[in-house]
Amino acid sequence: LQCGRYDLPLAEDGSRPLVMGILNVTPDSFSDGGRFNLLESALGHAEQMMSDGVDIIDIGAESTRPGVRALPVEEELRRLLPVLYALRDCGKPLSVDTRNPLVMREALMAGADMINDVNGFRSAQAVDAVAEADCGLCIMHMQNDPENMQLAPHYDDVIAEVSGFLQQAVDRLSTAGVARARICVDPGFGFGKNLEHNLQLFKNLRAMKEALGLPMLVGVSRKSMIGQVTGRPVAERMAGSLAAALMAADRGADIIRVHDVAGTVDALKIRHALT
Ligand SMILES: Nc1nc2[nH]c(S[C@@H](C(=O)O)c3ccccc3)nc2c(=O)[nH]1
Repeated sequence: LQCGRYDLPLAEDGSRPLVMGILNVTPDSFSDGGRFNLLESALGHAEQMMSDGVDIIDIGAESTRPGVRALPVEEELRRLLPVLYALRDCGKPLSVDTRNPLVMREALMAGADMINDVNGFRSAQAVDAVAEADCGLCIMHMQNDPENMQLAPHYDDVIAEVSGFLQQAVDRLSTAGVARARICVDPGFGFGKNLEHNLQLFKNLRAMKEALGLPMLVGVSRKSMIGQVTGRPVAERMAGSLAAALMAADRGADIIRVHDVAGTVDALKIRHALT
């Protein structure tokens, strides 16, 4: 996957997925208890992830918690840019998790290698922001917006509708001149989906990946679907998340987005040794 200065090795058969570590620089990110809202703690977390074997670091300053209004762009930039500048030569590709086209442009100027748009590049300004760059892109499906997506998610055919959206987004980016080698896709677990939808999407990951013919990024770490199945609160969802990471790898996931880097790296090493 071409990500700016980096060309990430994706195992053709998805046999060894890359581990994307989540770096929340948000005071209210539900799973970090907001402890990473300071630059130095964010850098400490990034350093820990790098020594744990992370492949990509995903930096997000806006919490997309259901029901939360969008963050003012100045605030998002104030949180994001210092971390980006401090990590730009860390030796690992940096992904930025943002929906805002202006933030995308600033992040790319500050050295971001990948743009992770949970809005799936639905805005033309977002497409424009990345069209002339050489950064990697993750197109994620979200039904509606964070403010309302979990009120009453409904699909006639969740697999077809999510895949259809991703295909259309890829087509729009291709039309804008974005090379396919820069693109990966993501069903967006928990973004306008109920448990049934999430489970169905997970079980169909390989079919969707093959239909779209693109690398697949999967993010289920500590999410409510893990909590609903295990009955565990956020802080106790690591075991469930590791299990889901292994299952995603078995279904050909190319990149797995996680909070628990060390645990996921170990679990994937064991999977590889035992396959
Ligand atoms: N590509 C891609 N980007 C992502 N960003 C996120 S934020 C999410 C979380 O639980 O991390 C979240 C949701 C709500 C509040 C806080 C955090 N999830 C994904 C994903 O599944 N795929």
